[in-house]
Amino acid sequence: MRIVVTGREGQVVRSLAERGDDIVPLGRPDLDLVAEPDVIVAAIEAVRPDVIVNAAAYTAVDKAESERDLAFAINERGAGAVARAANRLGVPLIHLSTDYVFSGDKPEPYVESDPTGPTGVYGASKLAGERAVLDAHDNAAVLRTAWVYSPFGGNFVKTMLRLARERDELGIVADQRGNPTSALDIADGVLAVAANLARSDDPALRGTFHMTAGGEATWAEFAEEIFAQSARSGGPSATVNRIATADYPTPARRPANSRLDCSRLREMHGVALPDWRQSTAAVVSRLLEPEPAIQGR
Ligand SMILES: NC(=O)C1=CN([C@@H]2O[C@H](COP(=O)(O)OP(=O)(O)OC[C@H]3O[C@@H](n4cnc5c(N)ncnc54)[C@H](O)[C@@H]3O)[C@@H](O)[C@H]2O)C=CC1
Repeated sequence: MRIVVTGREGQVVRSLAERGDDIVPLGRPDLDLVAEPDVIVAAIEAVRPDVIVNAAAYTAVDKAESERDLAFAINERGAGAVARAANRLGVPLIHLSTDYVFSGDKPEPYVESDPTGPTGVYGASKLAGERAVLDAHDNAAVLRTAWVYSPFGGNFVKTMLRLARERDELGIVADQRGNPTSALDIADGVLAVAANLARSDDPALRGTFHMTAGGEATWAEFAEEIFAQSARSGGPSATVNRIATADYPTPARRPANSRLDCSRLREMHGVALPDWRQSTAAVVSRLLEPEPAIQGR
């Protein structure tokens, strides 16, 4: 089964690419999501995939506040064009989306049918992308995930380890609650969903699903766990001082609660990602591994 994944350097695309040769990353310059939709469709059709995963996105949450047009061009129109390609080819599409489609006002974890209400441009552009995908193609699963980290790209775990090498104490937000999710686990979940979509036409396997790690944390708890794991392996650690969102102003407002209830994914697809602590340990230990020596001759 040939799975085309949009993007080349992203956390999820690199995690998927590790899984095998039948995963074909398709990113810039061969596929640019701001290109004309017909150009996007042609680039994907040329690879003749059996399944398409749209993992490329504009993901800079704060910068999006001042780059609204670019965020919507990639996350709404680009996603819609990828869905059109899947529709033309008659193949399943898995589209990744975000917890930031929600406002954060609900005290409990969000289910798929809860009303959306993004608090920033990034969330709004991703919500528009979900709609564009589902309007263009019935044979699609939208997977909303959250707080993504991995050995690749830029993410919270890498930032914490870097800062702990520079400072003894860090102020970390303790009043936003969510589900830190490893892109390595997202890759496993995406492949399981892809196999289900390829195997069965059941409409219950299509539509919107929440897919995050088990358990929940604040950013401060996440940081403390990263440092505990790092210290255990002889890596850098720092003292975490709990601060409020109000003390760490950012251009984009983030939801106070963006925990996602993943029951529907478990019931329909039989997929449940591992607990975030276990997966954080795996990523921290990979990041602390010494770089392999370059063998010269
Ligand atoms: N990073 C996070 O914390 C979260 C991410 N998500 C979603 O998960 C998915 C994967 O996210 P990550 O892997 O973390 O993202 P990332 O930021 O690591 O990678 C994004 C990828 O998109 C590509 N890309 C950006 N603009 C493009 C364009 N114009 N044409 C072609 N490719 C382009 C980049 O080159 C990169 O390969 C995205 O849909 C994102 O919205 C959801 C919740 C949280």
